Amino acid sequence: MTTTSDTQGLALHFQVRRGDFELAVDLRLPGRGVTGIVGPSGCGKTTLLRAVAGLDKTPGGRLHLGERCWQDGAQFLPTHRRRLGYVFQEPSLFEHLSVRGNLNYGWRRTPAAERHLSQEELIEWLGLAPLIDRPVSGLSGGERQRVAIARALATSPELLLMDEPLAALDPTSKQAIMPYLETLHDRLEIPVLYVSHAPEEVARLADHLVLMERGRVLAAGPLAELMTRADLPLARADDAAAVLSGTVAAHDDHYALTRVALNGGTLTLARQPRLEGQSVRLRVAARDVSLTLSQARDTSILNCLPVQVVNIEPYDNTRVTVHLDCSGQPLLARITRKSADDLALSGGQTVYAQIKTAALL
Ligand SMILES: Nc1ncnc2c1ncn2[C@@H]1O[C@H](COP(=O)(O)OP(=O)(O)OP(=O)(O)O)[C@@H](O)[C@H]1O
Repeated sequence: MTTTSDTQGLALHFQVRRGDFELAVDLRLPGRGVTGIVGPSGCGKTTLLRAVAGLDKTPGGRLHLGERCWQDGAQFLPTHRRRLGYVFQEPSLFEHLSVRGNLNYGWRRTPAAERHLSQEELIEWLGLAPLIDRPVSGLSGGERQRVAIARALATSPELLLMDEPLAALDPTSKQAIMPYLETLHDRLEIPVLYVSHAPEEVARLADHLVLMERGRVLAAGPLAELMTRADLPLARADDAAAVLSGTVAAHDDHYALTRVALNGGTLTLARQPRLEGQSVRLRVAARDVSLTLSQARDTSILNCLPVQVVNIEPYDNTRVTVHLDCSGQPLLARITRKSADDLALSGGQTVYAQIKTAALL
């Protein structure tokens, strides 16, 4: 995650009542990178985004973006004066205009001195060149959403809000749009608040997480930490996973493999279309990690890393989740309670994590 000083970040404080529901949040978020906002349906994610956008009045709320104050006491900047882009689940486009017409709309509304994103950049990042003169009414769902994102960015916002932008897309379109979102993640220098239900989507895109439950913030912090914290629901879920950061070390064209260097060793994956030296993130599901006391040599599993046991948490009657430290990065292993007893696992012990598969994010 990009570190930022407090003066560059987003500071928000809202206490909002909607019928029986109350949202009460007090957060400081990074001034760059993607913050995933996750939590069960009805926990207040959209209410939070709408409060940030100023779409709903939230008396007593406070919102500062870097040095700028959007809301504090009597001061309340209306939505149209907040430099923000908002992308919804269903793209709202000007149906009678072409893709370029939609982009021009945001572009023309922005004074030249405030434009920090060029139209050419947006067209390139979102792959819009082949569509640029087409009317948006004829585009597919994924294409329309790419246009909606580009249009939201065409005003050169200082904050981008995305509320389940992929939820209305079919699985194939979701996969197809992901690389564009990753490009934005790498290029954008503004904070992005990204609401999603899908843990895998968030693991791919977010640097930072806010976990919400019943209108409250359960925890906020770096993604890798929150995904694996024993006291939070993500590490207790059936699909619990860790996110490891590494660098592409080398490709082995003979065996069609790519080696990724981590602090504590190397992971080998199927050949990946990434450049050597490139920073990458890997998602390692807890159920794909097994543990051994010594470094097995007679195994078909390529990936075996020395790790330290941090603690062991019950998962169900049969299994436990072992929290591990992989040279400074958290990793999870879901193994049977019997195996944990047979190996006499205990905190502080050094063991080897055999990783069946790791997915490049
Ligand atoms: N205007 C309103 N009046 C009464 N209740 C409201 C109003 N707006 C939102 N709520 C309630 O506030 C709660 C939070 O809604 P919100 O849409 O923010 O949740 P969410 O986490 O975004 O949910 P989902 O993931 O299903 O989109 C819900 O229980 C909702 O019914």
